[in-house]
Amino acid sequence: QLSRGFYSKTCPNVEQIVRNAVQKKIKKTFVAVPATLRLFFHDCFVNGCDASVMIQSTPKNKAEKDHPDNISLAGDGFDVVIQAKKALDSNPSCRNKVSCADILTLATRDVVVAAGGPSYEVELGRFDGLVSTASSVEGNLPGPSDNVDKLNALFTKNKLTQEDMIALSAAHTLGFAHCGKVFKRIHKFNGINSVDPTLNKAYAIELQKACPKNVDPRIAINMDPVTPKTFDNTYFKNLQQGKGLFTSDQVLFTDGRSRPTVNAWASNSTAFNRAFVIAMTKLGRVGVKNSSNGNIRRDCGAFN
Ligand code: HEM
Ligand SMILES: [Ca+2]
Ligand SMILES: [Ca+2]
Repeated sequence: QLSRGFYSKTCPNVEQIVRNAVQKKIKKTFVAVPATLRLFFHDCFVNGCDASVMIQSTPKNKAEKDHPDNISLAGDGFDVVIQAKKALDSNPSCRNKVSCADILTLATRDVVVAAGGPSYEVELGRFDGLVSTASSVEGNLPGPSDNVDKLNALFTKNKLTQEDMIALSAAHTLGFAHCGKVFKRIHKFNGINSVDPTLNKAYAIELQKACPKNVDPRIAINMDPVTPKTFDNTYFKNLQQGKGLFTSDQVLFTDGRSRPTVNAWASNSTAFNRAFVIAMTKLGRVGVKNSSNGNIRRDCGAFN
């Protein structure tokens, strides 16, 4: 049972302490902002929002974070949670009282706000999960080539609507992707076209320059070519112009079922922000654990 005041007796300053730690971290490394947002998504979609994604592998257990779909999660997102946990633990009343899952949820809200996105109240009371296996990731996270049917299926499984899916996809208004993820769209799309015809022509050339055929696949590019460091509705304006980086982004505009929503939010950032807050709150409720199937981890990277 989630509630806003879950820690009001045990750690009344939890929000302040987490926010200060997050701000300190992102002042040094902005990449922690998109890294944290993506980490939260990948946590909630596999075994619910329970910090299972943070568990380190051991000789006996290959954990979620070492599945191919999670390998590119940036270390700075994990570090945001670790630093916030450290700050909480240095406060005698908060020590080992706040779950890693709740720290990640709060930190995610704080990075969105820091990048210019909407603020919102965070529900608390998630417990940390007791299992994390690489095999449980398989098939639960969307891929960059997915179409609207596939995206809807994955989000529906987590009780999220198509609107929620579109709002959450706008997280790609921030952050980076590796060239390997767009290679096909710009170099060998199919037998007829080497470039995806739904891709803006000038943007395709820009991408080909940033990601030439023999580029090191570890090179990263901005996902939002216009405002990469601001959380805004430019993501939707980009889609209208064929500047969605992944197929999974661009299909939201090419598919007639999702296009009206893209158009509405491209021209109304207030409506988008409202939908994003609703969707993030619902995402934060996915598969939440309680004291009987979870606990409060002492180290976010290891089971107690
Ligand atoms: C809808 C289906 C989605 C697909 C197919 C998808 C796929 C991807 C891929 C392939 C990357 C690039 C990874 C890399 O090359 O390193 C990425 C990055 C990212 N994704 Fe998604 N994603 C989706 C939804 C989401 C959602 C719902 C969120 C958060 C609410 C999110 C947040 C991010 C962020 C912030 C980044 C940048 C990470 C960074 O800069 O470190 N994505 N996503
Ligand atoms: Ca999880
Ligand atoms: Ca942006």
